[in-house]
Amino acid sequence: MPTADHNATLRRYQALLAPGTPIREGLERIVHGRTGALVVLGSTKKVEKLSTGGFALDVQFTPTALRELSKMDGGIVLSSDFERIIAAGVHFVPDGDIGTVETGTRHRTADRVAQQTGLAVVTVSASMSVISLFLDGQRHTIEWSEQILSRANQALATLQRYRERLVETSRNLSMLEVHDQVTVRDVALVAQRLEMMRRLDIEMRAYVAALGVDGRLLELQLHELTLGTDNLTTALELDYRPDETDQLEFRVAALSSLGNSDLLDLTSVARTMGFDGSTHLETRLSPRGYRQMAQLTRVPPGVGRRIVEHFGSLQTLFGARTADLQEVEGVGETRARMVREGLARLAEQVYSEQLG
Ligand SMILES: Nc1ncnc2c1ncn2[C@@H]1O[C@H](COP(=O)(O)OP(=O)(O)OP(=O)(O)O)[C@@H](O)[C@H]1O
Repeated sequence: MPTADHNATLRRYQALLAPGTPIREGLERIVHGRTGALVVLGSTKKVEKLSTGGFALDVQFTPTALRELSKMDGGIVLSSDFERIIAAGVHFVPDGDIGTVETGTRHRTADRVAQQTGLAVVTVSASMSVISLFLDGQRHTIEWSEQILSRANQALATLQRYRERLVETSRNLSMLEVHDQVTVRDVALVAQRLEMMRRLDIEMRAYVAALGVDGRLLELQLHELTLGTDNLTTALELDYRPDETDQLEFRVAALSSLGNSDLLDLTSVARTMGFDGSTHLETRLSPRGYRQMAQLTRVPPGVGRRIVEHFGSLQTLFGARTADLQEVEGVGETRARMVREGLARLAEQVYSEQLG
């Protein structure tokens, strides 16, 4: 199974080979010219040791140069910053004992050179018109944008549904907060939805990286769909962190350690995010009011926090009179009235949505 390190390195190379980059442009020209290539991404002592013949060049990398030099028999070596072509027409002689499942000589060589040097090696197959990346004994096909986009669009549709569900659960939480009927289950449900979105967001970011210039629209859509989730996460943690728990011990981010099936189990979600073993899903909770206060966009965040800290709970805050609010530093008569009216509006909204 690929390690997290392998995945991170793979992402970096996918970005390097993404549409719009000079290397990708050169590789696409080779594909369209129906020739092949073997390109070692880096020039180290280990590469030198495996290299025989060919031409030492050390010239500026350009897509055209890559295309022209790949017409020669043998492989190409790029500098470690990928800015220069160090050699071309090189015949590589890697250790034949290194295992590989590849069949053709170009691809067997690429796999072995990658394993022996620890570098990435790219091939273009002349017979199959496929670009492959060899890394740590694994072969990854570099897909065309259309293929990636079709999967990315499916993931985007799922993310859209996740967002709708998150909005729904968060609205439901607001309604329960107004009625003072929140349970651990309701908070865990919002946290679960946030984590599901985060996981899909990571997958989508990999598509965006692999798509390069073709992924710009996707990136904008992704940004739009994940907007506000960080603030919601912070507010949820501030609102429901048990009094005796340290801030770092109550975190939605802790859910990243859960496997997919455990994430579907709300009891696991509640425990993992930091509710202690004695609470169960039906345990009643009272929010402090950070999330509701953050919805009053005209109240500066610092003042909002002070107000919430002063009253200690959303229910007390809902009951506060204008005069009570004015006891908080930074809250004059006008702002106090604004807060009261704002909170009343939020509560009314909940009631009208219930009817609707
Ligand atoms: N050891 C090597 N070092 C550098 N280049 C090599 C090496 N072995 C093969 N090649 C390159 O691969 C070409 C032949 O590839 P071959 O058809 O045998 O492999 P393949 O893996 O089936 O690739 P393709 O799918 O492109 O046909 C050679 O002409 C040469 O340019």
